[in-house]
Amino acid sequence: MAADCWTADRIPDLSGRTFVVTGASSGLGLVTTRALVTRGAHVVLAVRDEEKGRAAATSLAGAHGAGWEVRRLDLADLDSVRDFADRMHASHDRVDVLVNNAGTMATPYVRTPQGHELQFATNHLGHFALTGLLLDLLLAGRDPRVVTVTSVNHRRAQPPSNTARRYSPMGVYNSSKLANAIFGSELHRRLRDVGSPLRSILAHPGYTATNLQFSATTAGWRLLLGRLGNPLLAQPADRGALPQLFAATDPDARSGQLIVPDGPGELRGHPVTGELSPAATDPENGRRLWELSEQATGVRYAALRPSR
Ligand SMILES: NC(=O)c1ccc[n+]([C@@H]2O[C@H](COP(=O)([O-])OP(=O)(O)OC[C@H]3O[C@@H](n4cnc5c(N)ncnc54)[C@H](O)[C@@H]3O)[C@@H](O)[C@H]2O)c1
Repeated sequence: MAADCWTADRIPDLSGRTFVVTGASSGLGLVTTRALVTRGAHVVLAVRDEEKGRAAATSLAGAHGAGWEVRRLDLADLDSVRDFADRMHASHDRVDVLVNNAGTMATPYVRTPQGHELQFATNHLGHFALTGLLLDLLLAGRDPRVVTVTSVNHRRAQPPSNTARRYSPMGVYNSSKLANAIFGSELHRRLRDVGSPLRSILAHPGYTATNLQFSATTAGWRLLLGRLGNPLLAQPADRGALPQLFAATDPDARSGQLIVPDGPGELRGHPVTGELSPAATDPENGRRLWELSEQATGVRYAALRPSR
């Protein structure tokens, strides 16, 4: 890939193609949506809060393109994920690219309606269920891809688990990002094993100033860090979105890769291939997480036979 100069101007024409972007009403998801719409894509903004989603969509009004639609999706509630997938099946006969972007970080301990821990449920289980429920639409897509947004934090994480242990808000966030990385790698292996053209690609944005650092309950040193660190150290969202845009649109993005920014400290750089941790690519971790996720969500990827 021409890593030295890839910017959003290099996104090919996306006319006639349908993208689903989760968490599209703010931060990296909104910038990603704007760039895709500008290149002619039809984007489904999959958002937890439809009012915020519609407000975000009005900010796209100046972008040229085929358009967008706003649909409710609460990844922390598996009923909402099923409802979203049912409505997508009723209105679309294919999805070309799914961008699993939404995320939440360092929240207090909260259980979802189905009894799962909130960060693991939102960042991983909801996306696992969504991808599985949209799989047939993706398999009917043109140059189909699943892009899952992880973080370099996955490298310092404990393997994800759905069982209770001492709750560390940041530790559980890191584990959920490792779950994203394990999921993307395992999905790649399972797709490869059945000879599917669907690509599973991972992306890490680099430290980017968004709402992620400020949940409703962020307080103390973490709030201070966000207030000081974001303006001083973080990159703007239009740079942070480049790895996921590259993964979602560039012909050179390969299944199983992690795309990261190449600048110092992985900031302000152009997209290049990054390194996944051994835990992320370990097939045994992949098998275990897959089983756990199937049990927790009730979603089975019928089109993919187990890789082992
Ligand atoms: N900003 C960074 O420095 C950074 C670094 C590494 C990885 N990431 C990842 O980038 C992704 C995007 O985050 P961002 O930085 O744009 O933050 P953000 O807070 O601006 O955006 C996250 C989006 O996810 C949505 N979301 C949260 N919970 C949801 C739920 N239950 N259902 C549906 N949507 C939900 C939010 O509404 C929001 O639109 C996340 O996966 C995050 O982990 C961000």
